Amino acid sequence: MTTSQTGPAGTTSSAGTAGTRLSTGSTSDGDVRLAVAGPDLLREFNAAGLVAATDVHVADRLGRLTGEEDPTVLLAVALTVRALRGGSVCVRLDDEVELAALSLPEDADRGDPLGDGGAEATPPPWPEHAAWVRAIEASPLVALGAGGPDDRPARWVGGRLYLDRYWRDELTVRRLVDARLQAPPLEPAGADRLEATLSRLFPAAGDVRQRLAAAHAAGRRLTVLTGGPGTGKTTTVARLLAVLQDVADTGTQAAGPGLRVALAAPTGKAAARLQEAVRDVVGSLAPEDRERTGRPEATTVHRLLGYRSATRFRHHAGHHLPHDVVVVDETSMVPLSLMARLLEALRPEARLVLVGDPDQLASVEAGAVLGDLVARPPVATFEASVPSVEPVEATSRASTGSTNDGAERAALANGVVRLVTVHRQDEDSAILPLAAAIRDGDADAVLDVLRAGTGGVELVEADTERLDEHAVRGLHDDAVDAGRRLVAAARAGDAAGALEALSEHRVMVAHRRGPVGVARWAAQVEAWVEDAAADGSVTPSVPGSPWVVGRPLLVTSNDADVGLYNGDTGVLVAEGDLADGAVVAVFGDPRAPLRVRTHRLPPVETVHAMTVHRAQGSQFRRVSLVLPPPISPLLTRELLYTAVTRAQEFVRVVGSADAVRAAVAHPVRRASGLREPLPGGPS
Ligand SMILES: Nc1ncnc2c1ncn2[C@@H]1O[C@H](COP(=O)(O)OP(=O)(O)OP(=O)(O)O)[C@@H](O)[C@H]1O
Repeated sequence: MTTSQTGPAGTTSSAGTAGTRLSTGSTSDGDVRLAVAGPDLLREFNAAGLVAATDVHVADRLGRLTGEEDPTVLLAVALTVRALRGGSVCVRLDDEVELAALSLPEDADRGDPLGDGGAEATPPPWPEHAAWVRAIEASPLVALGAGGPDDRPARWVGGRLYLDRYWRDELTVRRLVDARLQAPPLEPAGADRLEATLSRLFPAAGDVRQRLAAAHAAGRRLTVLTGGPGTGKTTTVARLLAVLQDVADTGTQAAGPGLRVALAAPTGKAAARLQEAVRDVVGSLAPEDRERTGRPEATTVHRLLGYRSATRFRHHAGHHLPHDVVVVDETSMVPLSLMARLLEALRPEARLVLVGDPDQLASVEAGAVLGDLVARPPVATFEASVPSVEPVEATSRASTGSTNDGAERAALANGVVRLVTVHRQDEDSAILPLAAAIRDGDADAVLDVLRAGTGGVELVEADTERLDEHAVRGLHDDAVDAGRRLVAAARAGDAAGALEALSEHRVMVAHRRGPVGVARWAAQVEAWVEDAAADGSVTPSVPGSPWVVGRPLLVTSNDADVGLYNGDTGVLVAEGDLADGAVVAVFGDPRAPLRVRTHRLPPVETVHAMTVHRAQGSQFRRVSLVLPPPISPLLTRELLYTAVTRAQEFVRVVGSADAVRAAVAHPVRRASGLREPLPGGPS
C-alpha cells in the first residue's frame, strides 16, 4: 500500500524505498538503537527515533508468525509496543494529538539521553489513514472488535490497536468493575443502625463527603475515594472500617473485628504509611469502635495476592482472597495488569475501596486505571440505581444540596466520592496552595507561590545542566545534613533512626540518565556525603565491598521469599560492634523493621537520589526537585504535582521558569479504552 505525502514532521520523503539506510547523524553501524532486520518502512521510522529496535523486532516476529507482511500493519504494531512503554495501553490511529505525540522521537530518557547531541533522521510520512485502517482490518495478525478471535496477537477495537494481552486485561477490569457497580446493594444492618453509626463516626458538618464515602462503602461493592493531599482520605478509610465493622451483622458475639479486612498499597513504603496512619486514627476512636476495628495490617498488593512471578499469583479467579473488605491506597500507581489480577482475586461479594489522588503520576507500567475510573462517563443504568441506597441518598443530599446534582450523581454512579476540603492544619504552608495551582494548570500562580519563597517552598532559578556552587548550596546542605544523620544512626546500629533519617531529605529528578538524571545526582550526593564523613565512616569494612554502612538502598526487583518488592527502600546498618564488620539491611516500618542479610538481598541500587516516579507513595520532610530543561518529554504536570506533594515541610524546585511552565502546561495523556463504552454494548 501507499503512504501519504504529509507525515510526522510534515516531510515529503518516500516511505518503503528499497533498503534505504538513513543517515542519523550520531548513530553508526552497530548502534544497538538501529534495527538490523524488518521491513524498510519500520527501519526508517526506527532510524528517525519513533520506534525502538526492540519494537521493530517484536512487530517483525509477530508478522512472521501470522504471515502478515504489510509494513503499515507492522508499523502500527511497533507503535503499539512503543506506546506501552510510555504508559498507554493501546494506540489510537485516528487521534491527531496522539499521532503528533508519536511523531516525536521517543522519550529522550531512553533512546537519546539529553545532551547526547544526536540528530535523528527525518521520519517518513504516516500511512494514509483510511488505507492504514483497511490494512489493519484485513490483517491475519489482528482480531477485529471485542468479539474477534482469541488467538491473534493484536486487536483492533473502536479505532484503537492493542496487543491482545492488554486488551484482555482492560476487558477484565471493565467487566469486573461494572459488575461491582451493577450488583444489587449489600444489605448490612438496618438503615437506622447505619445512620446512627455514620453520625457517630462522622459527626461534624465538614465530614459530609467522608460520611458519604463510608455510606457508599457500606452498601456497595466498589467505592473510589479520591482527593488531594490532606483532604482526609486516610482518616476516612479508618473510620469507614469502623462503620463497616459496626454494621456487619456477623451473628457472632466474638470480640474484635467481624469482617476480614486487608489494607494494601503498591509499594512497601506506602503500605507502611497506610498502616501507621490507619492505626493512629483507629487509636483515637471510642473504645468499642477501637475494639471492633482492631489493628488492621497493610501489605503490598503483590504480597496480598501472593506474588509468584510477574504473571502468577496464589490468589486468582479460581482461588479467591478470603477478605470481606479490601482497601487499596495510592491506587494511581496500580497498573492495568495488576488491577485486573486484583479484581479477579476478590470474592464477588467483597467490598473494594480504591483510594488515591488521580492528579498524581500514573503507574510506571501501562494504564491509568484510577484516572480512567474517575473520568469515565457514567453508565445510565448505574446512575439510576444510586438513590436506592437510602443513607447514600440522604448524605448525598446533604453534601450537594440536591440529589439532582448531575456531576455528583454521575460520579457516584461510578462509585466515586471526591474529597475536596483540606483538613490539614498547617495554614502557613505554601505546599498545598502550590499543589492546587499545579493541578489547576495555572503556571503564573505556580511561579508566584514558588518565587515568594515562603511557607516551605523555594525556587532556585537555574540552568540545571550547568549548575554552579551557589545554585546548589541549599540542596547540598540538606543532602549532607540528612546523609550525616543516616550514617551516624547506621554506624550505631540504630535501625529505626536510620530508617527515619532516610525520610529526612530526598533529591528527585525526572530522568534516569543524562546530566539531570538519577545516576548523576545519586553519585553527586554520595560524593558530598562521603566528603562530609571524611573520617572514613562510610568506608566499607571489607575493602571493595558494596555493603557500606549507611548506604541507602532501593530494591529494583521483586523477591517474595525475602519479602522485598521493587521500589522498597532501606539502609545498611552495622550489626553489633562496627569494627566487627557485620552489616544488615533494614527496610520498612522504623518501629518494626524487616532485617535482611546482604547475601539474601535482591538487586538493589544506591538511592541518594530517585526519580519522581520512584518516590510516589513515599513522603519526605524536605524535597529538592531538580527539573530537566523545558524540552524534556518527561516534564509533565503530574510529575511536578507528585514531586511537590511528596514534601511534608519544605520543597525546593531547582530549574528554569520555562521548565516550570512547560511542566504545568503538559498534562500526561495515556491512551486506553476504559473511559469509552465498549463498541457493541456492555460486556
Ligand atoms: N473531617 C475532618 N475534620 C477535621 N480534621 C480532619 C478531618 N479529616 C481529616 N482531618 C485531619 O486532616 C489531616 C489530613 O488527613 P489525612 O492524613 O487523612 O489526609 P490524606 O488525604 O490521607 O492526606 P495525604 O494523602 O496527604 O496522606 C489529619 O491531621 C486529619 O486528622
